[in-house]
Amino acid sequence: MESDLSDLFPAPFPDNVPTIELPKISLNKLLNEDPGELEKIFKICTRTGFFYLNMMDHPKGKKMYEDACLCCRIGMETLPNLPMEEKNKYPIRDRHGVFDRGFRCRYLRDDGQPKYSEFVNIPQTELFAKEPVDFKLPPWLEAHEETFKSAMRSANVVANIVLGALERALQLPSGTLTSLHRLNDPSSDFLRVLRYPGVVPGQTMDQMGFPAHKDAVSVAILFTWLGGLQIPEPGLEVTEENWRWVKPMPGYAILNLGDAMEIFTNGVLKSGLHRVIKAPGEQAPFDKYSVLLVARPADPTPMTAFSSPLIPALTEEQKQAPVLTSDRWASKAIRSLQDPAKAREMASMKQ
Ligand SMILES: O=C(O)CCC(=O)C(=O)O
Ligand SMILES: [Fe+2]
Repeated sequence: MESDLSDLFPAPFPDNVPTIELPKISLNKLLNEDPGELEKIFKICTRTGFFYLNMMDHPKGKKMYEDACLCCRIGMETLPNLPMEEKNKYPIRDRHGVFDRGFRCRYLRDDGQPKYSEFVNIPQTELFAKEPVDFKLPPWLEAHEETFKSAMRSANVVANIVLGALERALQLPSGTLTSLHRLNDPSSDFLRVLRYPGVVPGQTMDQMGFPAHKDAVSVAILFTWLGGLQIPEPGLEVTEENWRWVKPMPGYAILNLGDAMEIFTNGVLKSGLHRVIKAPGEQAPFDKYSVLLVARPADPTPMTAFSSPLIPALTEEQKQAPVLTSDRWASKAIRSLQDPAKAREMASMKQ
């Protein structure tokens, strides 16, 4: 890689923790519609729904990786340095539960730092609206609007390449999935910068950064530089000893499918369960940052399965369930994640 990334990788990932070898996909091959690569994505998405995407083998990928590094540095310069009071002035959306806009930190330590994590969401819909909208980024992010937009444009291209590959593999008419994920259509897509404060020497701290969950999205594209992200070993019960580290790799994004894809395919494609804990080994004292970009179906999309020879028909019971639009579904899904009973269920489910 040409640019200096040493500020993003302050300490090495340890080699004595159990990691999972995620498959690697080439962005270059995807953009060239390489049949083998498209087939590979489909297989992965019917299993764990998680893979590494090589951003360095295509100029578009390099640009996106550079933008993600810039977004991370914006987080490094602002989040630890601004008072909570200032950050909290950037409000979350009224529509309860959909964290696609605003700053959020739920729990604080005695020293005023976030206990687990803090994150700031940049909404795609407002930044790309065709008509003028009543929205402004807060003063501390205003100067970075173009960087956020550039990363979001790239993320939309990458997400649609993956969705295009999946719709073909599922024998769905062209555009079935991609037409639901246009850059300018109202949706709850966002760019999120997360900060997980490092462990302070001598202080005991809760290990958890972000409890076990699946994303209420179609596709999630994650850039992260320190360890912390974990997924369960496929096929095993989700118990404490079966969680595996996902090692961040320079030049790669980590992609996963979310719940929307399980719904559209009636379970053929899998939404990946994951969690974030404190960075391992020598990385633990450093603040961990992530840059997450997600694609969700456009707001009015009915959240139900498509028909295809490869998608099982809905059962009678499934047919009785009310079909929500994407915006209401996302709001409900995220609200339920905050329900302790749901959280317990997630922490002990079989992947
Ligand atoms: O920071 C990470 O590694 C993942 C964050 C995440 O899972 C989320 O925001 O949904
Ligand atoms: Fe997540």
